[in-house]
Amino acid sequence: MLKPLPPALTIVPPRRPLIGRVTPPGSKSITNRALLLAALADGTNRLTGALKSKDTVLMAAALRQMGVSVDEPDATTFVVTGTGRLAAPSGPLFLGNAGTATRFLTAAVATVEGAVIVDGDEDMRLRPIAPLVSALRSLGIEAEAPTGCPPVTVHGRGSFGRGRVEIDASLSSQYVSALLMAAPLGDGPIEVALTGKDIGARGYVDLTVAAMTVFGASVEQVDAGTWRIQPTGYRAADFHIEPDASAATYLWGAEVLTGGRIDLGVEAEDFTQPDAAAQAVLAQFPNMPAVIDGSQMQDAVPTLAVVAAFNQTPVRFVGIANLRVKETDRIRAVANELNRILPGLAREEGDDLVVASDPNLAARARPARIETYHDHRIAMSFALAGLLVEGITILDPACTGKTYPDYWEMLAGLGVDLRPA
Ligand SMILES: O=C(O)C1=C[C@@H](OP(=O)(O)O)[C@@H](O)[C@H](O)C1
Ligand SMILES: C=C(OP(=O)(O)O)C(=O)O
Repeated sequence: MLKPLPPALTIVPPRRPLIGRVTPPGSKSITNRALLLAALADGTNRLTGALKSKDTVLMAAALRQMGVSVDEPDATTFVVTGTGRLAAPSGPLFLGNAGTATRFLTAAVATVEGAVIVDGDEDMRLRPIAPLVSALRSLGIEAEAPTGCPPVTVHGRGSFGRGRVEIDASLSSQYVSALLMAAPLGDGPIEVALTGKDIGARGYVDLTVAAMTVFGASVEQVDAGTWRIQPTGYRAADFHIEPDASAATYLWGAEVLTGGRIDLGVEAEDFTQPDAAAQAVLAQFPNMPAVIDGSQMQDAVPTLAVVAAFNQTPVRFVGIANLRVKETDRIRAVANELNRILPGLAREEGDDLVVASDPNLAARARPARIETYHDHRIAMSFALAGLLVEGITILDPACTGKTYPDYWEMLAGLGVDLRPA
């Protein structure tokens, strides 16, 4: 009923608890790992429970460009058939602003014979990839990204090499996941070792290792920062993908803000994705902690910050520096838009975000047109403010299509009145 989505949507506060059953879409992180690993396996793989959204559709399209067959028998299934090798594409791979697809493929295309250009949209072209390019070069793979961001040209030579590769992943754990997933296509064992500061969201590397294992890889964790991978290639597998934990945070947020009960069909502790940890923090609302370390649940920080605006006491978010290199600078975006709702509600302190919090916010806030900066998470998290505050309008609501195309239908299904604005 809401499709096509209007340029802006106003949320009418429901003034009652939201109660219902909602199955979040499949995990973006796991879907894009599974698509790649299936494409690198020799045979047919059935991926069920998958996410179909902009980020995964772009990954699937790029794999098709490299000779992989990707069928879509229904709304949540991909059937992927490959030969164990990616073929050289006839043109650049365009990956929009999908960090997973861009980073994972930058490493994987080194196994192609020939030059491959990995590119994205204007926002992706601002997201750093130089550390991953340097790591590829240290394996003897010619690659360049003149601006330090996409486009990247990788001169694939049919194998991922061998030996030790070091990576500074303080800006993105996706660099580590990218190297790990390409490593079984080496011509000898490969050791991936972290340098620099520890990485945020280690849980994403665990997700990578778990998915690789499903597709037959041998990954040994040598120590906290080193993994050894054998040159086994991948074997085809069927894989069921769990719901998206970052998507679940909006439902948990809606629940605590309205005092409702939304059954996701899965408990927070049953997720393997790092953002599921946000549920325990949200459950403390309206007494959320004074300091929240967002480093291990980064994509949940916009959700937590919007909910924190209604908390009894202020909340400081720490460990979130790399939110500045996500779809947009999320520290700035969240601060700007909270201040649009009530001046002084949030401020940046270095790379911390401090949310002043106001338990009477619903009464004091002003109508606000929320800028979303092409960032699905800014749109989805600020929609939560609209559940309590009169006059919240979300600009470019279609940007949720990156990971949650049915977000607005889901809210409408819970009885929330959404009006084109
Ligand atoms: O590996 C993954 O699936 C992801 C890792 C995180 O990014 P960084 O590793 O860039 O922090 C997260 O923000 C992103 O949405 C998904
Ligand atoms: C940071 C995100 O995505 P990605 O890095 O995969 O583009 C996200 O989904 O919040």
